Amino acid sequence: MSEPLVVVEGLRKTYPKGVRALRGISFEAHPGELVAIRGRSGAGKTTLLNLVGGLDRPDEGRVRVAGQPVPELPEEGLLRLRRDVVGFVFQSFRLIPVLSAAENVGVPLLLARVPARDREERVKVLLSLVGLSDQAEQRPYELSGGQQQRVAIARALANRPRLLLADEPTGQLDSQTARQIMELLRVLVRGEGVTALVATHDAALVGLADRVLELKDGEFLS
Ligand SMILES: Nc1ncnc2c1ncn2[C@@H]1O[C@H](COP(=O)(O)OP(=O)(O)OP(=O)(O)O)[C@@H](O)[C@H]1O
Repeated sequence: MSEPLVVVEGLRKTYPKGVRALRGISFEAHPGELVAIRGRSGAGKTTLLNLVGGLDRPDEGRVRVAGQPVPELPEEGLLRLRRDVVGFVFQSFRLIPVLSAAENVGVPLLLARVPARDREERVKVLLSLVGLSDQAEQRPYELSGGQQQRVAIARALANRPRLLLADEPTGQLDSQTARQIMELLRVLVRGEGVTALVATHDAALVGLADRVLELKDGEFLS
């Protein structure tokens, strides 16, 4: 089997006021694998994704992403990890309202200083990948929730990340649209060979995952 892209060992995180959000989490995820992290509200899903993506630091434990020791990276290394290795998708889409769909998808490419011609080409491919070629010029408010999330997914994939972290990506969508978005993620993960960790509490959606990790009160149920 291939080398794991994500290795997590003994991860612990306690917030101020003593909330023990993670109590010793360990797992691995391989290239091309879609892993669902299922658990109720407050189970620790967001905390886990934040620690894997370098948005926050654990109290204890190891996280390696593409061979990099995430908690030990200096701020600059974390910036590079988030820019070059990880793509994020959030429940609330987090698109920039004044930019068109195409411009939103192009933001990470701008930040990575990709030349304009290459940027335009990559944006075109990405919008077509998520089925939004005809909506390139529309602003987020002119798009449905499902379309906005497609734009956000295209943006997350812009820099060809090796790891996609999606936190409740279907939480604001009706069940049919949610299923379409999960199916899209499924296809993209396989097609692009990325690893995806998808936090969800939607039982119907986890059927599309290669593996399901059940999180309860900061621990995995085995
Ligand atoms: N910044 C914070 N400060 C204090 N406590 C926090 C903070 N963030 C999360 N928590 C607490 O940590 C626990 C785990 O939260 P987390 O957001 O990781 O869970 P979750 O499974 O993602 O929940 P949800 O589905 O509601 O987003 C919860 O009890 C939450 O209240």
